[in-house]
Parts: sequence; C-alpha cells; structure tokens
Amino acid sequence: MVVPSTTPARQETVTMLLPPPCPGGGAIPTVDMSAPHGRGALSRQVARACAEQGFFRAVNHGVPPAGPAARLDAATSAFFALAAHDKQRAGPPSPLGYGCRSIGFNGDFGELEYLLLHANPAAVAHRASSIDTNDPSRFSSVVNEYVEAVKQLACDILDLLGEGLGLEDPRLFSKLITETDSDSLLRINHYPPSCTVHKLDHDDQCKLKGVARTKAGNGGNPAAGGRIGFGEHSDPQLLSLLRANDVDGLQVLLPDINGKDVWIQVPADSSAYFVNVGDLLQALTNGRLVSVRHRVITSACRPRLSTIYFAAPPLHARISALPEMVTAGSPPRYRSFTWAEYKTAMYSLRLSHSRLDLFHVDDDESGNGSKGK
Ligand SMILES: C=C1C[C@]23C[C@@]1(O)CC[C@H]2[C@@]12CC[C@H](O)[C@@](C)(C(=O)O1)[C@H]2[C@@H]3C(=O)O
Ligand SMILES: O=C(O)CCC(=O)C(=O)O
Ligand SMILES: [Fe+2]
Repeated sequence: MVVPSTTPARQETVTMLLPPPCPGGGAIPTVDMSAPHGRGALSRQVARACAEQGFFRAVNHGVPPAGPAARLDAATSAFFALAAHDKQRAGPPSPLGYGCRSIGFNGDFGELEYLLLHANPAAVAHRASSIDTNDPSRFSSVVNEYVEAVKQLACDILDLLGEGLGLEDPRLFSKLITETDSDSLLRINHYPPSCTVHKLDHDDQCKLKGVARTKAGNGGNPAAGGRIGFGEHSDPQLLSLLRANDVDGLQVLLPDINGKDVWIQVPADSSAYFVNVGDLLQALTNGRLVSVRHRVITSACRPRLSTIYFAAPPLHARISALPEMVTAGSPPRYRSFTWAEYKTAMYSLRLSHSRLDLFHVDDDESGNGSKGK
C-alpha cells in the first residue's frame, strides 16, 4: 500500500493569508493527468494528494477549454447578466435553482449569486425553462454536455483513487456516480467584484437591501480587504471538481510544516480542475482520505465565475468503511449511514459545521452525537 497512514484530526490554530510561495501554489499538489510516468505512478500520486491534502490541481485533464466548458461559461454568464427580476424566476433555491447571497436554509450568507442544479438531464430540462426563457433546450444541452465531460473526469479520478488505495474493486467509487439515480449536482457561483463601486450594483441585483452584511461567524476573519464569498466548509459528497475563471478567491485549510492549519490561497488557473475530497469519501476510506475545508474570499475587481461538479451516489447508497480500510489498528471511525440520512443531517446544519462528526463512532458511543460548531 502506497498511501500514507491516516491523517490525525486537525485543529485550526492560526488563520492567516499566505502569498502563494510559488506560482503553482506551493503546498497544493499538481497532478498531470496525462500520466507522463505511467498509470501506476499517477494513481499513487492522486491517492497521496487525497490522503495528505484532500485537494489537488489537475492539469492536462482532457476536458478542452473550448467546447462544453466555454459554452457553459457563456450560457451561465449570460444568465447572471440578466436583470434581477428575470433571475428571480429561477429562484428561490429549494435548495436547487437560483440563489442570491443566502446559502442553505440555516442563515448562511455569502457575497455571491448562484445556480444549483441536479446533474441529470430530466432535472436540468425542468429547470432550464426558468433559466433561459428564450432557448431552454439549448441551455439544457449545454449543461448536459458539460456534465458528461466532467463526470468522465470524475470517474477517471475515482478509478485512479481505487487503484492507488489498492481496493479489491478499484471501480467501486466510480460505479457509485454512474448509477442512473446518482444524486450529483452542478453549481455555478458568480461572485461580483469586491470594489466598492460595484458593491451597490450587487445589492441591487439581489434585491436584498437590509440583509445583514456577512459576519465573521460565517467563515472566520478573512483578513483585511477580503469579503466572504462562500464561508468555510467541507463538501458533503464524494468528490468535487471545480473549474473557475482567472480570478483568485479559493482558499484551502492545510497543515503547515509544524502541523498547524493555515489558509492557503489557491492561485487561479482557468485551464485546471481543482479536485477536492468530500465527506463521503472520507467515511468510505475510514479517514484515510480527508475532506478538505475550503472557502472563497473575494477581493478582486473582476467577477469570479466558478463551476463545481459534486459527484454523489444515489440517495439509497449505504456508506460504511470499506473492509480494506479497516484494520486492528484502524477500527471503523464512522457508523454506517445512507446518503439520504447524511443529506437530512447536513441540511439541518450551518455551512461550517463538521457534519461527519455526527456520525463518528466515539461520539455516538459517548452519547455526544451532536458535536460541532
Ligand atoms: C448551509 C448549507 C448549504 C449546503 C447545505 C448546507 O445545509 C450545508 C452544506 C452546504 C453545501 C456545501 C457544498 C455545496 O456547495 C452544497 C450544494 C452541498 O451539497 O453542501 C452546499 C449546500 C447548499 O448550498 O444547498
Ligand atoms: O465557488 C467556489 O470557488 C467554491 C465554492 C464552493 O466551495 C462550493 O460551492 O461548495
Ligand atoms: Fe465547497
């Protein structure tokens, strides 16, 4: 087995913004998906990045920048450029649909507007008529085409993970997201420029005057100058694949050389995919892979447009540690649960909550079932 042993639970002790130590992001691993050193080396590299950082930058990933990705960016940018009342037709988020500032149902806010879609063609077609009233079928095909491309990349990465972890069935993870009733999502986030001159425009766009400005409790002190675009959280699903324009803002919480967690800025790279491990993959691997905490802090004078594919299993999928991941020295950490059960818990909680803690075996046994923030 080539994957490093379980990462110990991490405590954030310092919050700071670091300039990227090198153009590639320093602590952030870059994985060349064209496998220049062969598939074995690639699978080990992917597994190692997901175990040590829970995050990596994928380059030469095979999804061409022109084509589905460019068409989706054009279609979603056109939507966000509409007048507020036209966009509200696709809202409020249920949680799917168009949302502005408000995230989830429990009082989280961020300086963004977004579209959240179920990634299956029938659901996309249902939403398209309120998003693109002129040509809903074109909007649907643009989204479906993109989803097919990004889902293929997600399957490739999940298969590499299965191989790198030495699973008996290396395709087990990817099979979960290719089921016809998989619960994967596509989210498009649009962060307005942070310059004061544009801020009022955005308040007007959202028609949410009077809503409290983002508070520190929504993700921590972002440091002078930045505003919370999307507060600190981990993604609940299996794996997330993020592509964004060339505007910075994404930060990940990673341990420094002394083991202290620090916020690392992820330099923008519009040609790359940023891949992060979600809570379900952490549970399936019994904590071997880590669901990385991340956030978006906006400080640029240009809008940030990001598109994230959240690869998820069907609602009925049962999540419990794979036998290969359980040993005498590494007993099961989480009790078994279904994705539906996990989703119910997650929608009742704030964005920053460490949801997986609710399913931790120790917490369960000691009766502290609702540990968290
Ligand atoms: C506050 C919330 C928004 C969220 C559902 C939740 O109750 C907690 C998890 C949040 C999150 C984070 C990652 C994704 O952006 C998201 C779509 C998801 O699956 O979990 C969001 C949820 C959301 O915006 O509905
Ligand atoms: O918009 C981004 O860059 C990241 C947002 C995010 O983490 C999310 O939507 O879950
Ligand atoms: Fe996220």
